[in-house]
Amino acid sequence: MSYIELRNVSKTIKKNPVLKNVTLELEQHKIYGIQGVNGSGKTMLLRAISGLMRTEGKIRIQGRDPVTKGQPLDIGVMIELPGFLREFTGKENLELLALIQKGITEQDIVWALRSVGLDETDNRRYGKYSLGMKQRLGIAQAILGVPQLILLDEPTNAIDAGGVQQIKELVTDLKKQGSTLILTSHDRMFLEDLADEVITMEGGRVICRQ
Ligand SMILES: Nc1ncnc2c1ncn2[C@@H]1O[C@H](COP(=O)(O)OP(=O)(O)OP(=O)(O)O)[C@@H](O)[C@H]1O
Repeated sequence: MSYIELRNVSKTIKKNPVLKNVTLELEQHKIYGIQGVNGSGKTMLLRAISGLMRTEGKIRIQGRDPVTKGQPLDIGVMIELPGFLREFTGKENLELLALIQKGITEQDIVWALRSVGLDETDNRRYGKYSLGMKQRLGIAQAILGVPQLILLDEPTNAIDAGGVQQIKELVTDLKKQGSTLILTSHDRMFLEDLADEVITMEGGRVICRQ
């Protein structure tokens, strides 16, 4: 059994087919990159895998449907910027999330912040963060507690070159720690450097894996 299995997954939003018969099998402990032009369906694919969106067809993660209730799957997700509280610091925002996520320690929070290049002693409120800092905090919440599966939509589009290098090292480290990662990006070089496999999407379909 594959770690992640999609069979004929399709989704139509307002008469617009955004995923068309996607069939994919993905293995555990790998880094997958998803590339494609604007509107090709990369974000929709991540939404489908995360269980945030219902689809036609079948999706299984370790044999389980990500949408059905029951024991939650251990997934960290950053799709667009999460709704952090503007009046809280980055660390306070993560502490708030830790209240609803089992087993997250202070040490986990500090590790996640430092891993994305944020300083846990920085007293600035989230509302004052630059776009790049917001994106870094978005990644920090997705990697909190090192989930088994981590889905990152365009994790580096607002991050400077030094930050991109840091995110590459982080992603490699997360794989070493046992996570499976699926990342989307417009930056083909970024994905080719990092991913075990690059999946190309076009018009809601997977057209190439290499
Ligand atoms: N809320 C929505 N309602 C209707 N259609 C949508 C919605 N969000 C996205 N779409 C459509 O779904 C299709 C796939 O969009 P998706 O965001 O997955 O593309 P993408 O490959 O991630 O693009 P980008 O590179 O711009 O992020 C597009 O045709 C888009 O117009």
